Amino acid sequence: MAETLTVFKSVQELANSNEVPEKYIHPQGSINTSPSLLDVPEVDLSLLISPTSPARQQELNKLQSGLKSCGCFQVINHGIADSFIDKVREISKQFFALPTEEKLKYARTVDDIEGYGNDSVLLEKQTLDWTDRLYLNVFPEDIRKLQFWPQKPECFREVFEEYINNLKLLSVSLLKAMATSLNVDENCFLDQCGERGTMVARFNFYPPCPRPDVVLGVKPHADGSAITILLQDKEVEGLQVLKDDQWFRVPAVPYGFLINVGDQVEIMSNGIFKSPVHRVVTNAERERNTLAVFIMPDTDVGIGPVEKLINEERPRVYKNVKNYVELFFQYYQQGRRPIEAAMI
Ligand SMILES: O=C(O)CCC(=O)C(=O)O
Ligand SMILES: [Fe+2]
Repeated sequence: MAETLTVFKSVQELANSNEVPEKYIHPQGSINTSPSLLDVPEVDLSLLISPTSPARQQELNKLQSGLKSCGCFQVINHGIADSFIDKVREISKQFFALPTEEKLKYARTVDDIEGYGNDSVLLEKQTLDWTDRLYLNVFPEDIRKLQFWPQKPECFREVFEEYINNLKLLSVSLLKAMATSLNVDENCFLDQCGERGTMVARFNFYPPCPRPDVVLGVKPHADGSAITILLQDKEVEGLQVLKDDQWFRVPAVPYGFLINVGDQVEIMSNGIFKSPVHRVVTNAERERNTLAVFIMPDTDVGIGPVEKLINEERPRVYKNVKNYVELFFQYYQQGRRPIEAAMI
């Protein structure tokens, strides 16, 4: 049997004992936890997917301008009921509130990311993120490892399954709308994800942290996905996006989803859409719960810029790449931006 995390101490346990080990402290320090608010457009999905709505073009424009300027937008009126979203938040909170020994039944192994755990220590000098996570592969169904799917709270699997089915449909609508907003075939991003495109979910739990000035919930990164669908905490902010070399706070829209471009859609769009660098700050008083769902192209199918988005004015910026995820991890561990590896 694979070795599980034996000397595991969750961030939650550190928080309970008011401990901040050295390896969580960013040497450059002084993190601004409250910069200006980012102006993130709110896009109404019901208008976006209605071909006859006269307001559709306006929503497409908002989506496009969000993805060009800051790499994200909030989607509202998505058809997923508020009461159901509350249930999803509840199963996440209830899971992380279980005793450690119960959560450890779902512990990831040392050499894998799937399951419950915190940052893998890959490099000696690595600064760790102040977060505990539950990482689950969800689509295609045959990649699920049900041994990591919590059985407590009892409704976990049922609620989660309904959620991911909804998000799968949402991801199709979003990828189509994103292509449409650029006047290219609506399937051109979707097709590049392939029939066996994957969907991966990460429940993030950020316990209160005594040192928000020097500790990050998640260090700066851009996502390696095609797109990411983030359900933020209903009340507690924490996500920040880098724009024009400055950090901005992302507002929490209680029942909206934050959609951000990942590196792979930046590549497919030939750099028109931006995969934003983002980070998560910590909070001294309040815990924060989020659920990130990553939509990933099939690693066996290559991706590349859509032909129609390459022209004289906008020459090809990225190469065609295969298995971007592998490349992503190699670069990420060296502290470099993985997307640079795909540049011409
Ligand atoms: O928790 C958040 O607000 C963002 C998390 C994130 O960036 C990620 O999981 O990639
Ligand atoms: Fe992220």
